[in-house]
Amino acid sequence: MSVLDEIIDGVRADLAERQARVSLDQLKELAAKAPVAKDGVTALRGDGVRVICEVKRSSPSKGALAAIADPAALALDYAAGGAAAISVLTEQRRFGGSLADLDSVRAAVDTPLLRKDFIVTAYQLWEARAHGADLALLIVAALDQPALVSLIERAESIGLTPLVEVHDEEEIARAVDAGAKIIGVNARNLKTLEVDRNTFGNVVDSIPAHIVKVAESGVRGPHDLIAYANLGADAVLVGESLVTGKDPKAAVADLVAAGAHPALRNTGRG
Ligand SMILES: O=P(O)(O)OC[C@@H](O)[C@@H](O)c1c[nH]c2ccccc12
Repeated sequence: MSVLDEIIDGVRADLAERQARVSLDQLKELAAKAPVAKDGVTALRGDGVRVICEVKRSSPSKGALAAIADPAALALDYAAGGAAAISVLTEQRRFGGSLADLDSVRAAVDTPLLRKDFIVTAYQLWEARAHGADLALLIVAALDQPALVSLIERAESIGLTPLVEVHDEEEIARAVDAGAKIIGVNARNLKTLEVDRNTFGNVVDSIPAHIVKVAESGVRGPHDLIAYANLGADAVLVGESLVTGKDPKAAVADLVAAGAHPALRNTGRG
């Protein structure tokens, strides 16, 4: 069984508990009261490279990364540094996140929010919207094609922008067929947890020009962002280097400044 399969087993068990406590109708009522969702494509595509900053306590590969006693304070630093969006990990067992983190961050900032989890049912999309998310991650490797297609449609129908995560060209083809408008290429293989920073460059040419391209994982600083920018990334998704650094606000500002540099190849095409 791969790490991804193990994570999803845990996610399904936790999901069953929440479903027993909170009905879909209750979620729909909460979603109706949530702030109107912001469009994820607009947030992530523009001049230069946008920076998505992640609230991440732990990871299956590294274990505990940062305590993050106050996710709202971290999110305020991210926003002040110029984050285009904030990713909040809500998976509990391996990443130490929760929907309560999403609530805290939503209450603190107006920045577009991504619910980062292992989404396998529409119930989780309603949760995302009920807790104020604007975007939701859908991982191609975790879903069969009919499920991917229906979750993309459902996300959009309730106002969420799906960020569709891939790791190779076959998954890109599935994401494109399913109608993804934003594709995230994860440098980390979720089945082995290995990071290969060449992944984005190896596969980016098979992503059609009209699709927003996000380079995910392993960004250590401006140098990595510039490399991804020159390969055509519209945005980067950064977690570990921000939560383990001393000054997240300054680190985000440095990334944002590097992403805004006019010499970059990506000048907001498409
Ligand atoms: O901490 P990093 O290497 O900067 O990576 C952030 C983000 O890309 C990573 O957390 C991630 C990408 N895709 C995921 C899917 C599930 C959980 C986590 C992730």
